[in-house]
Order: sequence, then C-alpha cells, then structure tokens
Amino acid sequence: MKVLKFGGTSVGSAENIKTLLRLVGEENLQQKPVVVLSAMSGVTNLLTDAAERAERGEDYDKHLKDIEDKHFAVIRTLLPAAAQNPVFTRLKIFFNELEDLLQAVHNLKELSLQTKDQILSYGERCSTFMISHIASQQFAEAMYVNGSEFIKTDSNFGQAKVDTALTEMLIKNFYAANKDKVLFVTGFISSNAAGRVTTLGRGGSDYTAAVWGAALEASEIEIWTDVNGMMTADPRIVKKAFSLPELSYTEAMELSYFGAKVIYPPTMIPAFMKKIPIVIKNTFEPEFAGTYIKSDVKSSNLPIKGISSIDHISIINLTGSGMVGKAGFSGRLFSLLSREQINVVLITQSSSEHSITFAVKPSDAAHAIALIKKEFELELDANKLALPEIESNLSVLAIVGENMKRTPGMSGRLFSALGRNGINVRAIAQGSSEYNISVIINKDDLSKAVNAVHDAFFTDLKRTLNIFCLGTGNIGKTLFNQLKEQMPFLAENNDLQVKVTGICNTRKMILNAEGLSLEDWENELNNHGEKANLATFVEKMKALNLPNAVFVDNTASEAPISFYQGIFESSISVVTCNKKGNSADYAQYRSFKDTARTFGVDFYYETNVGAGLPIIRTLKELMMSGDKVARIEAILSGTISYIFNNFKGDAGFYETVKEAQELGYTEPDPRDDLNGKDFMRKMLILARDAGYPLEAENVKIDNILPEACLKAASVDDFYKELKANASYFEELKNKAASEGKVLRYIGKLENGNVEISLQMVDDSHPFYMLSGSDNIISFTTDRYKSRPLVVKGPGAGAEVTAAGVFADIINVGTLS
Ligand SMILES: NC(=O)c1ccc[n+]([C@@H]2O[C@H](COP(=O)([O-])OP(=O)(O)OC[C@H]3O[C@@H](n4cnc5c(N)ncnc54)[C@H](O)[C@@H]3O)[C@@H](O)[C@H]2O)c1
Ligand SMILES: N[C@@H](CCO)C(=O)O
Ligand code: NA
Repeated sequence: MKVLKFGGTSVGSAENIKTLLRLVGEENLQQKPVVVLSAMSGVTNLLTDAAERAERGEDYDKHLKDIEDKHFAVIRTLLPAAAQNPVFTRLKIFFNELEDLLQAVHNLKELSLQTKDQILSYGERCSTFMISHIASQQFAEAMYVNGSEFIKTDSNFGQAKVDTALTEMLIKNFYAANKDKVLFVTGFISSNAAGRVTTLGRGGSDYTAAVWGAALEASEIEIWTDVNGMMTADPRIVKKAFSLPELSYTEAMELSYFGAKVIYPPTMIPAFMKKIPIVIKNTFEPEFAGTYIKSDVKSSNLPIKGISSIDHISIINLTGSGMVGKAGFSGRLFSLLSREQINVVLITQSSSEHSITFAVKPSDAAHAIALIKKEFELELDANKLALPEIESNLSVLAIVGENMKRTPGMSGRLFSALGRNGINVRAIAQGSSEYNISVIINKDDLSKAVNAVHDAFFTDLKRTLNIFCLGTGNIGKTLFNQLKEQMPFLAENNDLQVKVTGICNTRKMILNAEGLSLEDWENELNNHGEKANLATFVEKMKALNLPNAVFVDNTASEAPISFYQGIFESSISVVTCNKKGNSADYAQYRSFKDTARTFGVDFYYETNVGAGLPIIRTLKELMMSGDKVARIEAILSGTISYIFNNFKGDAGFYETVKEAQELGYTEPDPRDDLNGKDFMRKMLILARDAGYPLEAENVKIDNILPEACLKAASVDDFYKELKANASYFEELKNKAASEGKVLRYIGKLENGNVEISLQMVDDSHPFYMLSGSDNIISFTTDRYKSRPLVVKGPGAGAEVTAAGVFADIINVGTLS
C-alpha cells in the first residue's frame, strides 16, 4: 500500500481537490492507500495571525470569516445539496470551538504554545473532514481520521518529538481494524500522553506521511506538491535547472537542508530508517515522473546532484588566543547556541585554531552575540578572546552529491567557476561526509554564482540536446533521416547527442524523455502516438523539463507561433524554418528575440531565408561586427528561380511549376511562392534583422500572375488557371528572349524601403547567371562597398533546408 500526502495548494481550491480525488481514484484501491492532507493553502497563516491578534487584544473576526468562506465555497461547489448539511454542521462546530479558544486568548492576552497548537489543529481538521466527505461521494470507503490521536509525542508544543514505538503500534492496530477503508488523515497534528494536541513543526504533514508510511511499511510515500520534484538548483534563480529523477536520502537531505523547500529534511528520517522510497510528485502535472528518493539509486553520471543555497545569513567571527589548545571551547560555544535554539548553519575553524567562523540566521545573530558575551565574559575581560564580530548580507551556496566523494577536481571546478565570475568567497566548509561543499559569498552575488556553478557542473549535459519536432512533412522527414545518418559521427567527434524527445504533426503526437528511435519513429508515432493537440504537446514538453530542450518548428502553419513566447519563457530554445512567426507583426518578432535573450535561450531561423544558405548568419555577423548595410539585392524564391531557369524553349509554364513542386521547392501551398508572399516574408525578415522595424504592408510587390490565377480558391483551381493562362506566360518569356534577356524576380532593400520587382536582365547583370533553384543575395555595406559580399546557391529543397535546420539545432547552446 501507499501513503499519499497532499500539500496546501493541492487542497487549496475546489478545482485542485477534484484533481486530488482523481489521483486517489487512479490508485490501486484493492490495497487502500492512506491519504494525508494539509490545511487549505493560507489557512495556517490566517490561524496564526488570528491567534496573535487575539493575544494583542485585536479583532480577528475577519480572519475567521475568511477561513469559513474558503471551506464553505468548496463544500457548495463539490457536494450535492443533500450531502452538504452534515459537513456544514461539523465544520460549524469546529469554528465555534475555534472562536471560543480565540476568545479565551483575547481575554487573557496570552497565547501559550499549547494553545497555539490547539488553534492551528483546526486547519488540518477542517480540510481533512471536508475532503473525506467529498471523497465519500466517489469511494464509499472514505473515512476521516483525526491523526492527532495516533501520532503520540512529548509535550514540546510547536515542535513535538514522536514516540515512535507507541505511535507505530497505534497506527498498525487502527489500520488493521480499518483495512477496507480509504483513510483521510490530518497531517501535522499529534498529541501528548495527556491527550493535548501537539504539532510536528515545519513540514509537519510530510512528517505525518512518513510516520504512517514507516508504521505500515508502505511500498511508497508520495508527496504531492506543486513543483516537479527536486531540481538541480532553485528554478527561480537558475532558468536551466532541471528535475532530478533520483536522489539518495542523504542527497535529498543535504539539498533540502539549504533552501529547496520541497521537503523538510527531518521528515525523511522515518522513511529512511525503513528504506521506503519517497516520491515527490506534482499534483498539477501528474504525468511527470517526479523525484524518487530512495536507498538504491542508480549510479549517475552527474558530477553533483544539485546546488542549494540560503539567500540570507550572517556570520559571526570569534578570534583570540583563548581558543588555542582549549579542548572544549567549541563544545561550550555550540552547546550554548543549541541550548538556546540557535541553529548553526555552517562552521569553519582555522587550523591554527585562532578563529572560528559560524553562520546563523540574521534574526539570530544579535542574540548569539549576547549569549557569547555572557558565557565568555572571563575570556573577554582577559583579552583572550576578541569581541565577536557579525557580518551580514551574506548567502550560502552548496554543491551536493554522493559522487563528489569519488571524483577529484570537484572543489576545483566550484572555485574556478566562482573565480572566473569575480565572486569573492568569504568562508568555506566541506561536510565530513563529502556530500556537500559550502561557500559563503556576498548576497548580491548569489544569483550569478548559482548560475555560474550550475553551468560549470552541468556543461557535459549541455551536449545532449532534447528536440521536440513539429511537422513530419517534406522537411521534417528529411531532417530525421539526416539525424539518423549523422548521429554516430556527432557522438564520436563532437560529444554531442541529439535526442528526438517529441514528434507532433496534424494527426498524432508522441513524447518520450528517453528519446524516440529514428529507425522506427513513423511506426511509433502512428501506432503508439495519441491524437495530436498542439497545446498539450507544448505543455507536455514543458512538463518533461529536460535540459537543453529545443522546439523545432518544421510546419508552415500559423498555429505554433502563438506558443513560441511561452516556450522561450520556459527556457526552451526554438529552431524554425517556418517563416510565419518572424514575418507577422513586428512587435511579435521583437518580443521573440527579447524574450529568448532574457531567458538565455536561442532562437535560430537560418532557413527562413535561402534555406540552408548562410544568409541570416552572415547578416547578423556583419551587424555585430559594426558594419552598416547600405543595400541588399536578392533573389530569394527558389521556386520562381527554378521556374525562370527552366521555363525556356518548349517547356510550358504549368509543367515547370508542377516540377518545382515535385522537387520539393515550393511551399506546401505553391500559390504562396507564385504570388510573391513567400519572397515578401523573406525580405521582411531580412529588413528587420538589418534593423528596420517594418510591417508586411511596407513591402512593395510586383505581381507576376494574371488576375485569374491570383483569385484561384484552391491549389487545383490555381493549376487550372495556370494552364488556361499559358499564353500570358509565353508572351513574357518571348519578350525577354527577343531582347536577349532573362526574367528575374528581384528583391531590394535600400534606405529602409523594400520592394520586389519582376525584371528582365541581360548578361551584364550579376543575377543573369543562375540555375536550378538558386538564390543569390548581395550585401553592399560600408566595408563591402565597391564589390558586394555575395552568397549564392540552391535556396530551396528538402535536403538543403533540413540541413539548415540541423545546423541551427546543433548550434543551440554553443553560439552566442
Ligand atoms: N521546401 C523548402 O525548400 C523550404 C525551404 C525553407 C523553408 N521551408 C519551410 O519549411 C516548412 C515546412 O515545409 P514542408 O514542405 O516540409 O511542409 P509539409 O506540408 O510537407 O509538412 C508540414 C508538416 O507540418 C505538420 N503540421 C502543419 N500544421 C501543424 C500543426 N498546427 N501542428 C502540428 N503539425 C502541423 C503537417 O502535419 C506536416 O507534417 C514551411 O514553413 C516552409 O516554408 C521550406
Ligand atoms: N518555397 C520556398 C522554399 C524556401 O524557403 C522557395 O521556393 O523559395
Ligand atoms: Na538561410
């Protein structure tokens, strides 16, 4: 059987409670799970506030009312009218008791820890009672359990210590007598020998789950929260942080000791003692595997598991000859602090024993100094000890992982990353277990430091790219073939692995964090994929939260564009051959670039212009190196180029267009090529990259088609009209030929103006000599003034386009 614990957010609203019950329903109900619940989010704070207000003699009615409303709204939403009454009645009894207690505090102006525990207990009791009743609509065997009756503790109110033997016996007996029930147990609360309510302190509901799990030898303890498990670093600081699939208990404790609030370390101890795996799962992304904390973790190639940090600490320095050789000095110091409940975060001592530095919470620092002055009065008076000094505005950063022990060079890597980034280290401590190396740095440097250290330790991973591919047409398919061919070479020569972790087309989609087989992807997608839904695909991609993720858009659709923004914001790079994004409104183009930059990810779209030809890149490098673009002249429609190069002699126009389509040069809809729209998009993107904030309507286009072709409502009609208008095209061709010229469709950008025109050029024109689907682009710049820089070659076709997409993908994370 399993123990499932749901935290405050998971029970925080009607919607979330429904999700929670669905998750419980998906369990194997043959072996009844035990469900441990927290108070609804916000309620514990409201209760604390109310109690403190009462103590000060202030009004607390609004707090009570808020708590009541929160619960009653859920009852009205999730229970049918007929079933509401008993729950309302019971909760009203709870609220009356609570009001009496608060009234008593108000009268006495005194709030003992014992009374406070009693008051707080109503948070868990209300939520759990209510939810167990909602659950009973779904499973008849749902039962409310006041957990305080089964977890027996000492009388240390606020942070009680569990009597394990007695507790385990009580839980076992109770469970045995109620084996057929799904127990909904209040987290956090317990009771002492006299039956008074006690509480288990911070992270108390996790602790409840661990205690029940250990007593019942559960197969697993699932902690359902609102994040995707434990991550390599605080994701608010490190955008590239990713979820860890597995951790040992020690690693999890070290990681969460500093910062990672996912689970409170002591709560793991009961599970650790009985080797029961703890799984951290996300209620809002249940399909995400989460983090397993267990004893037999698979060996991992990660040098460290993560970086944890404490945002704000103070350090206290003690120096003086009084410490030298005095066994027991540090003993006296630290037992004093522990007696006074001051938590010492970290200690370093110089080898000369001349000084001791230790870190505490800033709010404890002044108290610690006062205690030291009193305890060491004699030493201070005799000048054997200097007055203790406090330094504030500091942070702790720690790297954690069991592999450190076996791997030399770990601290070297840590300190060189800090050094390279100009971060000053105030103090260092290495846990004797070698699971943890901690440094104290300035608070202002914390974010930079954690990011730099994350990069330094997880760069190997950078070499695995996880790609999510949209579109399996002409370009998408060719890309997969190229990837398959090239994979062994990349692994061998570039330490690079490209994993296809998702594929989606208009019909089907499939995702797999392990990577999909490139031999068999088509069969996998068609036979094991689910029905395609782009929004779901993107959500699932984000949920997988893989490092170095790249979203590859190989469609010609508008649909994916609206997702780019959110994808960048999830720190995922985008590679696209789809021009629709960059050629829609300027504001959107701008926002894509800015967002990608803010989130430190890449946005590559080389194939938007001239397929695989290095055009976007060339322009970018010209601009970055300070050159100024005076003029761009270009032929950028591979399709029209092919048509003009092959529509000669006896060849018909219609047949030539068909050929271009069969050769894979045209857009999925060839009208986009012939009406100049595709060319317009490319010119617009170039102009924007060259620094002009233009819109599509600013581009002047010469039309090369007769009216009837332009108006064709479908591709079939379009081809019919091309046939019917054969003479129009013949005339064009003959006119050019009679003058010894060729037809060229040429785009020009000059002084922020863009136009595309149909021209007849003779052999003195640089664009005269072209063949196949060639594109040509000439950049006239400050530096390339009298003779322009020219890029020329095939600018359409599946192989060259897929190759351009491929190159963009492998550049992710490596080019700036
Ligand atoms: N052909 C070229 O030479 C060339 C050159 C440069 C750029 N491009 C660009 O490449 C892109 C793809 O062209 P293609 O010839 O491979 O097209 P295609 O029609 O052969 O394939 C498009 C694929 O996208 C999928 N798709 C469409 N809308 C989708 C959606 N909303 N969600 C998920 N999947 C969707 C389709 O199922 C199909 O698999 C186009 O944007 C084109 O402009 C092509
Ligand atoms: N259809 C496009 C493909 C390259 O973007 C062309 O003919 O140029
Ligand atoms: Na290109």
